Amino acid sequence: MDLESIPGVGEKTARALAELDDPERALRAGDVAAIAAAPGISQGRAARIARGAIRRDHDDPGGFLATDRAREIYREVLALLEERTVTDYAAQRLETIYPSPTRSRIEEVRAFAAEALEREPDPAVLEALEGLEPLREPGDVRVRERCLATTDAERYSEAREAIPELSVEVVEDAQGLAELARGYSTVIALDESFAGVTVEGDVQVRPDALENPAEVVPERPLAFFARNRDRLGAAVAVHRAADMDAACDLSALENGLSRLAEDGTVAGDDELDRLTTAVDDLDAAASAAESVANDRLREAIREQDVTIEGSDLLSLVERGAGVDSLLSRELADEYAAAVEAARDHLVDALDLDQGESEIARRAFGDEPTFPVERDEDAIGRLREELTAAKERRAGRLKRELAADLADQREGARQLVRDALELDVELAIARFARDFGCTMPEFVPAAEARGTGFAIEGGRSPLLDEPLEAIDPVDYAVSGVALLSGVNSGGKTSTLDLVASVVVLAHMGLPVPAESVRLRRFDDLHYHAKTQGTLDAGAFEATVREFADLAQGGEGSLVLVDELESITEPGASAKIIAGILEALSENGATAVFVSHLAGEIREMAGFDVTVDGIEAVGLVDGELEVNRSPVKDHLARSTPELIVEKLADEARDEAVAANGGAPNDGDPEPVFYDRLLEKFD
Ligand SMILES: Nc1ncnc2c1ncn2[C@@H]1O[C@H](COP(=O)(O)OP(=O)(O)OP(=O)(O)O)[C@@H](O)[C@H]1O
Repeated sequence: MDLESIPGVGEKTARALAELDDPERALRAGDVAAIAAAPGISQGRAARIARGAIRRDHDDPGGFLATDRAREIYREVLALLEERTVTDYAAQRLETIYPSPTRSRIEEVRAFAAEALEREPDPAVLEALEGLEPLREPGDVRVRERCLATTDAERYSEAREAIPELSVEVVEDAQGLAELARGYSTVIALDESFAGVTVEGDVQVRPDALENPAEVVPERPLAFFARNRDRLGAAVAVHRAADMDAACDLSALENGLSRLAEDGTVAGDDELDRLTTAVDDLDAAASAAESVANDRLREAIREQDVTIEGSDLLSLVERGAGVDSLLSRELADEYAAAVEAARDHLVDALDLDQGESEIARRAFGDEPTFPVERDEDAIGRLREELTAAKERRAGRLKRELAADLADQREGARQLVRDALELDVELAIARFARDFGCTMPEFVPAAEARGTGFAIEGGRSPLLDEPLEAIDPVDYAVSGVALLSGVNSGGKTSTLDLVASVVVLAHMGLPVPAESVRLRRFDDLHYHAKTQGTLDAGAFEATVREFADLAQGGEGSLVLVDELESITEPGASAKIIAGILEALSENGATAVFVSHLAGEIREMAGFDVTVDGIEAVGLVDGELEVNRSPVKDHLARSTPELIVEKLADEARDEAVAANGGAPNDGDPEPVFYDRLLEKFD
């Protein structure tokens, strides 16, 4: 794959990406975490690179979000989706889903989203996801008790390259091997020529060692599982909780992991534990055994009346004999019993097997001495024997476990990926539930011209209200429309709703409405309300911007909120009318929210649709609003409604004052009626 062909990826970034294990997979899967593992690539940049790769694969020209407000809407709906993820991975992965004008890309995400909507966001699954994280690569492994040996300089370099976990030593001959065997628990000779040589210690001749590194250093495959033990365990838990099809045998993986300690050693083997404890406790047990013998002997001596004939005493003294001889002569049985107790103690305390016991027993000789002392040579031999047995067993167990787990490695990787991906799917499922979403329907390309959007029962996800408090909105526009309406009637919220629906639909995701039908747009231009009148410079820049926009093509959706505030009302109406004419001629879809809809309609050189968000009345001084814009209807303004209300009230009062008869001459209702006429 030519990494530099990804938009935004230059030579340096391509080089960094090439260092990844499988850059193509990471890019294809939008695996932001894996991409960010490349040197010097931040999470944000990784998401941009992933989006670039997707754009390249789909021939997507990009630029769907054409204005700041459009980009803001995207970030806001994306944040709502990200809030619903459990893992950081899923949040980053969602960043690769962006609104695209390209059919194949939209279809791709729609297929994924359709599956996501089938998911059940079970609290047990969400809890299991808490412990999940992407896998880590194991750090460097060093094994100190094993080494490789060769006589050949070339093999030496090969070995260092192939098995960096072990030291590689150059030897001259079998003598050299023997020396190495004294320093290492195991020596692996790489040369065929050593076959058949016998040297003391664990020396194995394995000319094929470099081809089977996992057998020589089972620590290597085990390090992957040990480093990721908890993460793999979490992925297993997620699969179980969600009852998902698993990429590997969950019980076998769990079993393997349960035999592995976090430091890569084998756990849960009684014999290995016995040997490890025996090596660790050897010195302490030998001292305790000495004490056992000496205590017994001291006791025996204390209780013994030693009778010795004078001639014997004389001969003992003349021979310079010490108390040892006396012991052997007078307390032979007691001495033997004390030594036997010491030996038994050593064997029992260390839980030694028969062969080991034989060596251990030699630690206390038959020759009487007082105090009784261990024979350091025998203890040394016992230590060597136990250590070698321990290493042999640990090595064998590691090899067995590595062999058991080796086949699980790819499956285990997939297991974690699938579990992480589930989090992405669940976030989409939860978003869809929380905002009452459905999948939108795109009209076929042949029908796109002349079609805009039609939303039924839409609820803007950007409103700061609980779903139940939001009135569903129906709104459909094809071509160009002005949207009028009472203050605070929900005009801006309607534009936000349209923008959110269109952005989510082009992301390939479900939209917050009962049903939505729309065409595929090339870009979205959303201009938020300008705060206050612009000065001459800013006004000029804005008009320039709209000159560009007026060139906007047939596939554009243009949403503009109260553009009139940029300058004085009369001029605004003229400018807006001009923009609308151009957009209409180009075949764009547009909604312009304006309080000057009537004036603009009069200025426009075509019959522009004016829709209206109507107040149905005033209830306790509050406007009651029908949030769904009424098609082809210029909404009455709030002042008009208020004057109407005052007129009604004044008329009622005048009638009451006239004893219930109409009073057409009362000046107050007459004034209000005059005002009302002006609004017509
Ligand atoms: N569909 C809806 N359901 C419930 N409340 C809504 C809805 N739409 C808008 N509102 C409420 O009305 C308030 C005003 O809405 P919005 O700002 O969209 O009105 P507007 O017509 O653009 O106002 P203005 O004329 O002042 O620009 C919102 O903050 C929200 O609380």
